[in-house]
Amino acid sequence: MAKLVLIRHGQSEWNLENKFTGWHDVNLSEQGVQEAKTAGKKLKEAGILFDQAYTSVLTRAIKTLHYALEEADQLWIPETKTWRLNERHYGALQGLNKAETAEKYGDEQVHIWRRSYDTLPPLLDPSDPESAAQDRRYADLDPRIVPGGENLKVTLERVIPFWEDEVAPKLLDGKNVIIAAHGNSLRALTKYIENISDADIMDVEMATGEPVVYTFDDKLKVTDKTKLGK
Ligand SMILES: O=C(O)[C@@H](CO)OP(=O)(O)O
Repeated sequence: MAKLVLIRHGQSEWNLENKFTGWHDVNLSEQGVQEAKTAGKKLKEAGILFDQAYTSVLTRAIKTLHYALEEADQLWIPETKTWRLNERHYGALQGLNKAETAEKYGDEQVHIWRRSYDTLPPLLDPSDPESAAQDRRYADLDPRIVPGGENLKVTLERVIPFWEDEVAPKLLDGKNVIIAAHGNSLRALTKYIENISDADIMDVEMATGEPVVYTFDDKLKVTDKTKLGK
């Protein structure tokens, strides 16, 4: 009976400032560091022993994983970083304040940009200094798949190959896995794992720093889902 823990990074500096973040690389806030450490204590109390960790290539998720694993006395476990777990790319919205954007474009438009399954945000041009095309960490990606902006559908499409190639084989082999990632990349994974409809996923939210523990049977069916609180 393998276990999978999903954990959204602790509060980031841009969560605190209420800015669209996406692939922009920001640090954890002080509160975010505490949330990550508390998550690690909860994992220790729950007695989950991990075989493999995965995270994105963004600082807030990597640091959350490390703070949590350190508190759980498991900082040594094998770890893989992949862009496929990055937050959904927020395109040209990245860096804008969410409340100011709602004042300018209306609450409804901002809600659609944030939570609709298949509406893309305004795209970022590859020549923009903020573009991932200008960032060394994505240099080995086919430029055709470096996004200028993503919706949840596109995010799910790039998360699934990672799930199929990496996570599912580990779980089928009875290994326990922890994934530290982001609100929307984890909403995409949650949609896939729990077979949530395109409409219902709009209402699913991930709390910062709260571990969500899934237990799977040997056919990869979910037999239990428990949130450990924050
Ligand atoms: O800004 C972002 O990248 C995400 C997560 O913080 O925001 P939202 O919840 O609006 O999708």
